Amino acid sequence: MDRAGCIAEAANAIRTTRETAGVTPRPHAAVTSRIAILGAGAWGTALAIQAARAGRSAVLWARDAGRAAEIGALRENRRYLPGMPLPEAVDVTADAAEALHGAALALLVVPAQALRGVVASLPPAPVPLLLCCKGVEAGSLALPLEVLGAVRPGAAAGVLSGPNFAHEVARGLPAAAVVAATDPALRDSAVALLGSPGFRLYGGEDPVGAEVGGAAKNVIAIAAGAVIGAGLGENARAALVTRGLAELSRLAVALGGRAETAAGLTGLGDLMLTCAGPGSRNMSLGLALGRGESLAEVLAARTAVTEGVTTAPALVARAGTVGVELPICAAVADLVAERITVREAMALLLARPLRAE
Ligand SMILES: NC(=O)c1ccc[n+]([C@@H]2O[C@H](COP(=O)([O-])OP(=O)(O)OC[C@H]3O[C@@H](n4cnc5c(N)ncnc54)[C@H](O)[C@@H]3O)[C@@H](O)[C@H]2O)c1
Ligand SMILES: O=P(O)(O)OC[C@H](O)CO
Repeated sequence: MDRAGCIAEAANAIRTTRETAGVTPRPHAAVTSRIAILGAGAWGTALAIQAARAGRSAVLWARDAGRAAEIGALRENRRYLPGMPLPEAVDVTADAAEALHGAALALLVVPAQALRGVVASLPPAPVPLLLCCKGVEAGSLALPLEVLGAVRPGAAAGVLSGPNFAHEVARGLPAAAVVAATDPALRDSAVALLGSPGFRLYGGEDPVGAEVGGAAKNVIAIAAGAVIGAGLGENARAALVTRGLAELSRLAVALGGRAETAAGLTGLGDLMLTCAGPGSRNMSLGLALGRGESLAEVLAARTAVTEGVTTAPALVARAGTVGVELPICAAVADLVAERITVREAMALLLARPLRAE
């Protein structure tokens, strides 16, 4: 079946279920379609659990056969998401072709810097893709959908983004996110396949705005953590987060996105979550840098990805290509490159010329 056929099949299955049940169409009707989740870190594992909760079967792909076997045998991903049992409806494999076979939807849930390699290694399969990473690729300065477009031109794809800590979604705590795609059929089928009452998915028409929000909030969270870690106060954090929101909004618009997306779940919503406290890996890295720890020390002590570190310089460089200045993100890029201290960064930001908000 081709890509359009896959999307149509998912949409038909949903419609048929609703019609036979004699109910008004609802977004969370039961369909036993399969979802492939490519990437077995914290977020991939949480999304596999969510897929099962939404009534789907799920296949979680890990690149390492030993790791896949361990997760499958323990029914738990102890390395990335400990304490969260995998439901029966979740299978685990190290074979991407097996994961994609017959899937109605595939979620790509690897770090932004690994996306290109993973996409290139996938067998051709007519399965719509949702990109779930939040970052900008170093070197190419590409956003995730641009990376996909370069490797698999014409692939049907959208973005899943929003304020979502993996462990909370895995526990079934209430959360909301956005499926942003230009193709309404893909958007609607992805929302229906993955959403549930506790994981409320909104359809979005601005994938660029969603991608910029997801990437930039990781960088701004490092700044927020750094000012708190350095003892510069809550006022400074609020100012940075708000001005950071202005930065991401400007960049989204310059790249073809919409300003209003910045005020939604993928912008302001994710900033509120990620800049709030040490539950965020990016914020906690900022806290440590603010307290005077070195980047190498902090990164050596964690296995999980901290996207803002690689994304900060790439985001600033990408903004430069469209003539947009991102002073806070640039300060973070200098901070993670250890060219500047937190106090020096703050002094530079405060010394910028005053202008209208
Ligand atoms: N953890 C969250 O709460 C959360 C929520 C929303 C979005 N995200 C985003 O999702 C993406 C993944 O985050 P995560 O939390 O799952 O990260 P993680 O560090 O928990 O796991 C990363 C996973 O990617 C795998 N991986 C790394 N390089 C790979 C490669 N070259 N090929 C194949 N697999 C590779 C790792 O083995 C691991 O399984 C990030 O962009 C992150 O910003 C995370
Ligand atoms: O822990 P962080 O900073 O990578 O953030 C995780 C999610 O992106 C929050 O939405």
